[in-house]
Parts: sequence; structure tokens; C-alpha cells
Amino acid sequence: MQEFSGPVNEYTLNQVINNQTSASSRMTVKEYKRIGEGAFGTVVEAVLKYADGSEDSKTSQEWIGPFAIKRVPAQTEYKSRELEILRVVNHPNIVSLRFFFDKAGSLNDKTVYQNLVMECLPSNLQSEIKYYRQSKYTIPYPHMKAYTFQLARAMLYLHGFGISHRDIKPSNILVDPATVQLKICDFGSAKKLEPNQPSVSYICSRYYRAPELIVGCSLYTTKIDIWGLGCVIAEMFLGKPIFQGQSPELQLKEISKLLGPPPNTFFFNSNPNYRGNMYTNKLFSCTVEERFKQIFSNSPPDAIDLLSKILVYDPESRASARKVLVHSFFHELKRKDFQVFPRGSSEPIVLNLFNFSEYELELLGPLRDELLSPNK
Ligand SMILES: Nc1ncnc2c1ncn2[C@@H]1O[C@H](COP(=O)(O)OP(=O)(O)OP(=O)(O)O)[C@@H](O)[C@H]1O
Repeated sequence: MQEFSGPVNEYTLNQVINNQTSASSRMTVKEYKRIGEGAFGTVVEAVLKYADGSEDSKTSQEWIGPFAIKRVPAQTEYKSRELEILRVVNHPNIVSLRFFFDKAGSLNDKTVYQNLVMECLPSNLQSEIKYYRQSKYTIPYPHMKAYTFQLARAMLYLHGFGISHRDIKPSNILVDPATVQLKICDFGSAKKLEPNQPSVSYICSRYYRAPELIVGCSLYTTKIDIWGLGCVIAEMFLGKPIFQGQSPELQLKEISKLLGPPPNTFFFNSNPNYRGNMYTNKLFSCTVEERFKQIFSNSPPDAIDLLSKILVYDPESRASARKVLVHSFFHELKRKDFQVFPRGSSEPIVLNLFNFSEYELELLGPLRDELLSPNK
């Protein structure tokens, strides 16, 4: 996005110390680049400095950053879920919130804006996929494996709290091509799902919506994010979104071109009141297994196997984050000599992808040993 000489202003910022507390300081905020324009707000790149006269200015007179500041109109009636969730999560594969503050609109604008100051990553998966597609390549396999593993790890963590991101798509997956690090961003749609409590089904960007959402299921689970994960993996292999429906309902038709017609039980379990098109005609003559091989003809067999376990109509049969993590597609990552070459570099780097916290190990349960056992 274009460089711009943005404003330099002073605000009182709340610094996130931990999930309960924050400390406030006067800080100067210098914006210099617009990096994202979403449906609800803007994201700018900025640096910060403790303002003269603030307690902290005595210890630091340096600009710190860069940070990404997401600015959205503040909710007046209820708490911002994005802020609440970002304050409690703490994971290497989830973007971290450093400060937050409210700011009044300019002169004729009575809106109050919520500002979330987050660590800033230089790219996202959408840009990476596009970059490689332009030169008729795909993201190199070792990078794809490392990215997918980190994405599944973030999901294991979030889903452990019952939190569903609800808008998994390549542009919401930040990456640093120089370190092959990945972090999920945009928790604007995220929600802690409670069993037997309905949630709106009209969420998630169309191409990445799980089939149960398309047919109006309101008691869905965190498996909707796993569907999104499958779509993202498929997109890394194909260089373009796998299911490009031209309308919300046609999205289901696109899915049936890979998985065949949805079974009746799927409609019954998702939404017995669904009255839309059920796409009962089989649009190909081979088996679903052969269909996966046709569509992913250039992809390695273990990737196809992983995709066939994720892209499944029935959310209960769809792989969970921990099942994804132990899949053979990732075995290479466990090798002692596993290394990746960042884009444009001849110097390999070693990744630290297995630094699981006690909490993550607990979530892995009996699969923990399988995941941590060295690769044979
Ligand atoms: N911490 C960050 N570092 C770098 N880029 C970021 C960061 N946070 C967001 N972005 C970029 O800004 C874009 C918009 O941010 P975000 O998705 O949070 O806003 P949004 O208003 O919800 O957008 P959308 O409606 O497109 O989902 C992201 O797609 C991402 O590319």
C-alpha cells in the first residue's frame, strides 16, 4: 500500500501487561503507511514514543515499533469482542496486542474510534500466494508445511478455549517471509462458542465458509475454522481459492464439485429447515478419492490425504486441530536437519515450531507423544 505522511498525535495508551491489567502512558503516535482497508476500519503502520513529561519518557526517548494500528468505530452498547479476545490470548502464532486506546473522531465526526496497537508483520498469505502465482510457482513445500503447522497450532490453542476465529482466510493470516513465521490476525468476528447456544451463521468470507454455515446452521462448532484451514491449504497448492461460489448458495455447488452431493444427514444435522438448493446431482463420475487426485494433480500424496480429512461435509468427522498436527504431511518438520530458505536468500534458517506450552501439550492429550516423537 502507498506511503503517506500520516498524522503525529499524542494519546493516552493502555499498555497490555497481561490478560487482566494494563498501564496507561501518554505516547506520541506517528502514522506513516496505510496497510489495510477492511469492511469496518483501517489498519495503519505506526511508531510510538513515550511523550515528554510521561513517567516512561525518562527511561525511553526512542521510537518503538513498527506497530499495526487497527482503527474501528468503538462499540457503545457492548464490549469489543476483538479487544477482549486479543487481551486474553497469548500464543506465538496469534498476533499480539501491545496497546489500545480510544480516540474521538475529527471535527464533524462524532464517532469514537477504538485503536488496537499490535505487533506488525510484513506480509500475509494472500500476498505470498499471489507473489508466487505471478511467477507460475507455488509457495515452496517446506514453507507451506511450516505455515500450515503454525496455523493449526494457533487453532489448537484457540479451540482449546472454545474460541472460534470465524473469518479464516489468507488475508487474515500474517506472515514474515524472512523468518517463515505465521500469526493469525483479525479477531473482529471471533467468538467463544458455548455448547447449545446459537450463533449467527452469516459470518466468514464466502469462499472460506464451511458447508454447515452455508445452509444456515446456528449450532456450529470451532470446526468451521478447520474448514477454512483446508481452503487455505488448498489455495496454497492451487494458487487460487478452491471454492469460488458466485453467490452464497452457489458456494455449496462449488464444494459439491469436489466432495459430491451433500448427504441428506448433513442437511438434517446442520439445519432441518434449510429450503435452498441441495445440489443432489453428482457432477463427476469418479470416486471422491479420485476427484481429490484430479483436482490436486500436482500435489504430494500426503497433502492430498490431509486435505481429504479436512474438507469433509460432516463437522464431526472433519479432522480436529490436533489430528491435523500429527498428520504425516508434517513429519518432515520434525527432522533435526529440517531447514528452510527464506524467499530470495541462500542462507537457510532453522525453525522452532515445537516449542509447545504445557497448556498446548495438555490439549494434545494422548497425541502428544506422537507429535513429539522424533521422525523416523
Ligand atoms: N498486525 C498486523 N500486521 C500487519 N498487517 C496487518 C495487521 N493486522 C492487520 N493487517 C492487515 O490489514 C488487513 C485488514 O485488517 P483486519 O482484517 O484486521 O481488518 P478488517 O477491518 O476486519 O478487514 P476485513 O474486513 O478485510 O476482514 C489484514 O488483511 C492484514 O493484511
